[in-house]
Amino acid sequence: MWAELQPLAAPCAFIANIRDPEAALETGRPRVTMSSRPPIKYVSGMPILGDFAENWENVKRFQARADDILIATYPKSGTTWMSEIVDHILSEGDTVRTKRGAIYERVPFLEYAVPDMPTGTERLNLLDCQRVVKTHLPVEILPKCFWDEKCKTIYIARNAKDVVVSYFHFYRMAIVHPEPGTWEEFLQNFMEGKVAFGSWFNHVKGWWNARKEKNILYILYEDMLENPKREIHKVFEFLGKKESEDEVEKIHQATSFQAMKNNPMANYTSVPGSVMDHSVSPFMRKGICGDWKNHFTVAQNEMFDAFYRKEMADTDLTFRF
Ligand SMILES: Nc1ncnc2c1ncn2[C@@H]1O[C@H](COP(=O)(O)OS(=O)(=O)O)[C@@H](OP(=O)(O)O)[C@H]1O
Repeated sequence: MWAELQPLAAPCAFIANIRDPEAALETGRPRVTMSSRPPIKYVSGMPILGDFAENWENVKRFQARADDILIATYPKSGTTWMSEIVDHILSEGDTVRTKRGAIYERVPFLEYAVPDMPTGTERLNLLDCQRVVKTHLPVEILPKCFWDEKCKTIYIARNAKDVVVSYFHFYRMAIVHPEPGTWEEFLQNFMEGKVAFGSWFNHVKGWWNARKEKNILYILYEDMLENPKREIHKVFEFLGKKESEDEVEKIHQATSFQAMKNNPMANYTSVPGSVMDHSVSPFMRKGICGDWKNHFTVAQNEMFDAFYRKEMADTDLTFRF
C-alpha cells in the first residue's frame, strides 16, 4: 500500500529509505494489523489512539537532537500550516525541496503509528538532515529529551470551539479514530477530555505555562489568519534566520489555505484511503475562524461558555472566536 504512493523528487536521503517500510521497521515493535476504528487507550493518563498506544515504548525511547525543531499542538490547531511554513523557511526558497515529500514525511509525527505504515519514530530516526518534529502531546508527557537538548519549540493554539468542530469532522474522515458519535456526544467527550490527546484546556494552558521557562514560541491560529506575514516573520526570528520581504511573501503565498488545499504534498490526499477518507470530509476543510457558529446550538454554546469560563479561570491565556 505504501509503495503505491506517488513518486517523489527527493534531494534528501531519508525519502528513499522511507519508501521501503521493511527497511524502516524498528525491532521489537509488534506488527499490528489494520482494524478500522480501534478504541482509545490510555498512556500516562492521556487518551490516545489505540495503535499509537501500542507504539508508546518507541516514543519514550526516542532521542531528540539539539537542532530538532518541535511543532507542538492540540489536534486541529494549525499544525500542518506551521509545518509547511517551517519547512519553507528551512528550504530557503528551494521549491523542489519543499515538494520532496508529503508533509507527514517532511515533518514526521512523533507518536504516529498505524498498521502498514512507517511510524513517526521510524521516519524521524531515518532523517539525516535537520528534523522538524510534529507532536500533539501535552507538555507534561513530552519525552524529556526535547528539554534536555533544548530544542526550539513552536506551539500553535486555536480557539476551542473551532478546534472541536474541526476535530469532529477529522474523527469522521480519519478512521484510525473511534466513531465520533453524534455532534452532541462528541462535544461532550471533548469537554470531558475523553478524545484523543485529552483535554484541550489542560493542553493549551500547560504549554502556555511552560513557555515561561522553555524555549517556546507560542502562536495563535487566529493571529496567523489575521496577519500571516507578521506571524511568519516571528517564526523566522525565533529560528534565528534572516528573511527578506520577498521570501516572506513567497512563503505566505505557498502556505495560503488555497495553495495548501491544492498541493498534494500538503493536503494529506496521499495517505491511504484506509486511514483517511477525504470524501467524508477533506483534511483541508475550511481553514477559517468562526465555523463553530454553524455547528453549536444556542444551548450548546451557553453550556460550553459556562464550562469554558470555569476551566480557563486560572490563566491569562485568551482566544478570539
Ligand atoms: N494554510 C492554512 N490556512 C488556514 N487553515 C489551515 C491551513 N492549513 C490547514 N488549515 C486548517 O487547520 C486545520 C487542521 O489542523 P492541523 O493541521 O493541526 O490538523 S492535525 O491535528 O495535524 O490533523 C483544518 O481546519 P478546519 O478547516 O477548520 O477543519 C485545516 O483546514
